[in-house]
Amino acid sequence: MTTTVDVALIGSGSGNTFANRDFHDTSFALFEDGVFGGTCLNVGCIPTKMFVYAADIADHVREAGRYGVDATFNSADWPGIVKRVFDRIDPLSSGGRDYRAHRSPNVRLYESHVTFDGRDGDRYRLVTADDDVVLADQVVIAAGSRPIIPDVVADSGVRYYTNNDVMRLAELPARMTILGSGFIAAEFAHVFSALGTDVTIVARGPKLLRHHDSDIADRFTEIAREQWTVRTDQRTVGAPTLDDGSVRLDFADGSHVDSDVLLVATGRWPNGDGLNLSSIDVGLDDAGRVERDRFGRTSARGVWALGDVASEHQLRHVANHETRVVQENVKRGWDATDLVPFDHRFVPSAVFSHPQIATVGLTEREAADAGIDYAVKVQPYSDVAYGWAMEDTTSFCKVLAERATGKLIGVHILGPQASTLVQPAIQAMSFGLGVHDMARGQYWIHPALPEVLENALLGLELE
Ligand SMILES: Cc1cc2nc3c(=O)[nH]c(=O)nc-3n(C[C@H](O)[C@H](O)[C@H](O)COP(=O)(O)OP(=O)(O)OC[C@H]3O[C@@H](n4cnc5c(N)ncnc54)[C@H](O)[C@@H]3O)c2cc1C
Ligand SMILES: NC(=O)c1ccc[n+]([C@@H]2O[C@H](COP(=O)([O-])OP(=O)(O)OC[C@H]3O[C@@H](n4cnc5c(N)ncnc54)[C@H](O)[C@@H]3O)[C@@H](O)[C@H]2O)c1
Repeated sequence: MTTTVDVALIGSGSGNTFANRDFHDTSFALFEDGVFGGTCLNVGCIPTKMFVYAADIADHVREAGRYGVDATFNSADWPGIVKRVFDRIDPLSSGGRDYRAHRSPNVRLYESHVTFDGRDGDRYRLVTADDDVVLADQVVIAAGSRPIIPDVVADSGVRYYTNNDVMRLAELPARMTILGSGFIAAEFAHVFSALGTDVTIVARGPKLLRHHDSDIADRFTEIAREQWTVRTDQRTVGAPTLDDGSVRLDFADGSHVDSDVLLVATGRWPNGDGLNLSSIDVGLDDAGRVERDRFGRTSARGVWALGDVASEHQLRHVANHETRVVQENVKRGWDATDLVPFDHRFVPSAVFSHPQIATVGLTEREAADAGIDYAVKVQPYSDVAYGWAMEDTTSFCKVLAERATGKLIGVHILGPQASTLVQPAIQAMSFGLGVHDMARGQYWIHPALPEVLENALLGLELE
């Protein structure tokens, strides 16, 4: 059956939020070949942080003795935690699906894989795996990304897990190997270890989170070694399944690690390669991202791209920002002279591990490579009163500012509440507030933890 719409939306993550009330006069086709609601809701940000919260509580209990509180961590009710998390998530997904399927008069939902099939006159022709055909004046590609599985694992036939299914394990595994050393590896290592699994994390390079500022990556790797078995500089050459059902990773140096569950967390690949984009002459870059300009326009007139499928930042808040920008640009029109550009100047991120990490702006290496004359200050939590209360010995806030302008250019925090502490820095950088004004132009609540950021700013030698 062929249907004609104003706008086709590929993907029900950001694609679903695109079709908001501002577009009640626009007819949409919304395509989703997986679970309704996309990565963040179903298998990403939201459920992971619900597990992280439980893991944080378990760690608090373990650490209670340091504060003179007598408590013992006995065990975690893994099936109970899984149920609690997905009893909240699954109804959100199915409720969103029902809303689009039955109560959105201007949106038609296609629960099927869709690809481009060139053009039909001025419209784009989209064909689903169920043989539905949609002709659309404009298309928003918001098809997201998927886990990358290294060949050595994929070709071995071994049972492996990804973020898509590891949160639904029936039982907490006794031993888990995590292949990869980025965001997902760091967060799941915390979750499973804190709840009772013996975790081994395998990195190709010399440290974990190696794209972070090196002081952060070094400290994180140091603390990780105290909690998990950390194997750095390991090249995986085999992944056999053993007779007892456990999984082995063989390394190039002749060593190996065995576990009950293998979790692969080695990056995510954009889904643009599944869209037959060559039929509309839209290209992918070397990292597999849909090519587009800073307004979200691809090389095919009327076809826009946003979120993980096209962005160098695979983050929900970036996908949200890009959705708002493309919504505005669709309203203004393809050829408008006042199109809104994406603002990727100060994209923050947080790793919800143990410890937590938050970052915005340049790392020290990036600042040096850019030839910027900068001042840097590393402020330990243990220098402020709240850090004393926490008996903290490892956490810190690192700030970088440009001497010429007195502006912050990078902030990196490792320690409790990092993802909250960083927000004033994001605000200052986004609105161009100078370090001096930020530090002295406002009150900082005493003796709250943000004093660590205040002191870091005051410690910058800008003159
Ligand atoms: C484990 C994990 C934890 C994360 N935690 C965080 C976090 O704490 N904070 C944060 O900011 N970000 C986090 N992220 C990243 C965040 O989830 C993504 O950046 C965000 O979800 C991207 O949204 P999107 O709309 O671009 O894509 P998605 O939400 O992935 O939506 C794309 C949808 O398109 C569908 N699709 C793809 N191709 C087709 C096709 N051809 N036909 C039909 N449907 C198709 C897919 O099934 C998918 O549902 C996390 C990611 C993971 C994996
Ligand atoms: N809290 C958050 O905001 C959050 C949480 C999870 C994921 N995410 C997003 O999702 C993206 C994907 O997460 P991720 O952790 O999969 O990717 P990542 O890019 O953060 O890390 C992937 C890691 O895997 C390593 N790697 C790649 N191939 C390997 C191989 N063959 N063997 C061993 N190691 C290998 C890389 O060196 C890298 O360290 C992140 O970059 C992030 O943007 C965000």
